[in-house]
Amino acid sequence: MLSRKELFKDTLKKAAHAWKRTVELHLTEEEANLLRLYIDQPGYVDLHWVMFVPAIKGQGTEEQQKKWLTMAYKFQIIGTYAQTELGHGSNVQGLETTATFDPSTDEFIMHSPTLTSSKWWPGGLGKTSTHAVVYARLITEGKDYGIHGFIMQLRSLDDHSPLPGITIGDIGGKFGSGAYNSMDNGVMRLDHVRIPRDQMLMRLAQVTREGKYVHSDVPKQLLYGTMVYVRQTIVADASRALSRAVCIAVRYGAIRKQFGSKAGGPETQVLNYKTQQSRLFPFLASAYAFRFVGQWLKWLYTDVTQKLESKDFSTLPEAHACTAGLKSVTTSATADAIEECQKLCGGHGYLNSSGLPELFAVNLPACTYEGDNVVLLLQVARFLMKTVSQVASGKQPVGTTAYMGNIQHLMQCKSVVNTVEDWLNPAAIKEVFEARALRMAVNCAQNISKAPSQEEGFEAAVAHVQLIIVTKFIEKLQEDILGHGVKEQLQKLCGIYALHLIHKHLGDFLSTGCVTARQGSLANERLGKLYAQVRPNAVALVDAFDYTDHYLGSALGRYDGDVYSALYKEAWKDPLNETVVPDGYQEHLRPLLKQQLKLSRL
Ligand SMILES: CCCCCCC/C=C/C(=O)SCCNC(=O)CCNC(=O)[C@H](O)C(C)(C)COP(=O)(O)OP(=O)(O)OC[C@H]1O[C@@H](n2cnc3c(N)ncnc32)[C@H](O)[C@@H]1OP(=O)(O)O
Ligand SMILES: Cc1cc2nc3c(=O)[nH]c(=O)nc-3n(C[C@H](O)[C@H](O)[C@H](O)COP(=O)(O)OP(=O)(O)OC[C@H]3O[C@@H](n4cnc5c(N)ncnc54)[C@H](O)[C@@H]3O)c2cc1C
Repeated sequence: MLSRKELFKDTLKKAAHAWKRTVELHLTEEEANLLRLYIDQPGYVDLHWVMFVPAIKGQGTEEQQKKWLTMAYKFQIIGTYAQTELGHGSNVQGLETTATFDPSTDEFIMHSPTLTSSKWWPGGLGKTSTHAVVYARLITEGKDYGIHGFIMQLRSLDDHSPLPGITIGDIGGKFGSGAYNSMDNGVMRLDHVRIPRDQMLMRLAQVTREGKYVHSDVPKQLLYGTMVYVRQTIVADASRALSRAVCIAVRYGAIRKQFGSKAGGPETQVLNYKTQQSRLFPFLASAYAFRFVGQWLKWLYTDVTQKLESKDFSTLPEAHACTAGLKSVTTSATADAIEECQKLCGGHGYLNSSGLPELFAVNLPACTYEGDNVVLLLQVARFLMKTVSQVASGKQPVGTTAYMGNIQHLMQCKSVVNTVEDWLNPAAIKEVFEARALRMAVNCAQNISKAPSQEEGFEAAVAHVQLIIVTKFIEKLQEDILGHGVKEQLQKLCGIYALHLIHKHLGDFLSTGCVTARQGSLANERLGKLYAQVRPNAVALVDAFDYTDHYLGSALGRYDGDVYSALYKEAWKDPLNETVVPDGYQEHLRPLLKQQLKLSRL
């Protein structure tokens, strides 16, 4: 119910309190970073910890890190990540802001040459950040060396006013009433703003005092390293958001009753309807699947980072493909699922008090930020095409593409599934997912060689990413899992996750010859049985997420199930209910009613 200004101020207050607690409790950087999950409201702190600090860590020299991170860690400065412009977001190489080196003063001149070069979107830029890592085209000795990162001070540390030559503001209201409106996404224009040479982030490339451009012997893609880091964290965020929506819809489905026995007996819990289960339980399974794949991705990222530190860059392309692909598939599925959860809760799901509209509005932009999902899947396709061509020339693929090495078998195998029970076998499931992914990638590579088109590989990329998620779920089940019966429940969810994908993408599985129509219908039959088996434990499976009522913020998802009194209470909190007779009655309603009454008496 807060206005934009109040909401923004409320976020500032929460962030300041979180920082106070960080200091009092001596939290580590990782713990301080995690506080954003408890604030649970987009704000400048997200950009500071998740992008500004990692950008300096990844692209700054040791000296630069020492100087800037020391201040950033103490919040003496607040930073953001200013990459996107009004005219270009996806195409980073198309950015227009310039950083021209002036050897006479040993400075860079930062400039926005056109309207479309205005920085546009960076979180916290609008009203909060004092500093930013700004991405701009580096020009020295008359030559354009492409995009590089620069640290810029934007606002005075005394009175917060923008520094000379910098025009800065908020880009305006966003989707939904609350949601991302707590964040001051900003616009910024630079008019020949001078910064010292040592504010260019110089780990990947340097400009000497004389203006010579020198590139370090590291891959230039490390410039994109911050995005790889954030994409990895977004997968965990997606799993969290999805599990919140599913928790609300499952708990409410157990409380809500519609229609009953003909004899006037008790009505049926809507969660018992098969149609409800077939719409909802795949989301429950996906919430678990995304959590496990998110944990694995975090491990992969840590592993790649350690390798990079010892100058081993071999796993960088895979890290890029995995983070880009998983970010895309999980955020798209999550946004779609939250929207569907609203429908699964019927009319009440449309109320703000259900918590679902806010959850949807906050998570929807994850499909766009940190790389538009389609653009990122095309990057995965590019990686797959390269791998297919390497396999064709005899190179053994590794990591998540290792399955492609089994090309002889996977290109011609037929699924062994013959009964409904055969779909319980993880090996049988994995084989059809591998065969589908490989055949789609190979078909795509063949089509591209006939008529090159970047966009061909989109579906192949989705198939590959879904294979990763299914595989990581299966691998999780091979670990020791504590708790009586927990493993069995997870096995059912894993089956649901994989089989619902077969159901949804049956066209792919049939057209690539991985499964027959009969095997497809056996998979559906198995799926129906799994839904029935999961039903008795569905509420326990969402309780296991361990969300407090406060965190869920939903009248429908309450732990105690007292939904109707909560909805009733929430309704009375609406400002419209502050007065019995509404504002505007005297001006607009009364005259109208009176006039119509008069007319009717004539
Ligand atoms: C967590 C909660 C808080 C969230 C807050 C969220 C706030 C939001 C912040 C933002 O949105 S910041 C802005 C994010 N912007 C983007 O994500 C832009 C997306 N675009 C790109 O990343 C790139 O432009 C592109 C699409 C990858 C294309 O890059 P380029 O123009 O250089 O072309 P290519 O020829 O396709 O690539 C060249 C080469 O580089 C490899 N590569 C690309 N990206 C990476 C990477 N990140 N890491 C490693 N390698 C990368 C690519 O595969 C090519 O390799 P080769 O095939 O040539 O070997
Ligand atoms: C809430 C939010 C917060 C953000 N925070 C930041 C931030 O802090 N810092 C920052 O720098 N940026 C930020 N951004 C910007 C964000 O990174 C970009 O919006 C994003 O990268 C997408 O770029 P775009 O807007 O240019 O989309 P576009 O690329 O213009 O996309 C438009 C459409 O074109 C399609 N398309 C584009 N290229 C291709 C292609 N090659 N093939 C096929 N289809 C294509 C896309 O799929 C999409 O459907 C934020 C954005 C949002 C929404």
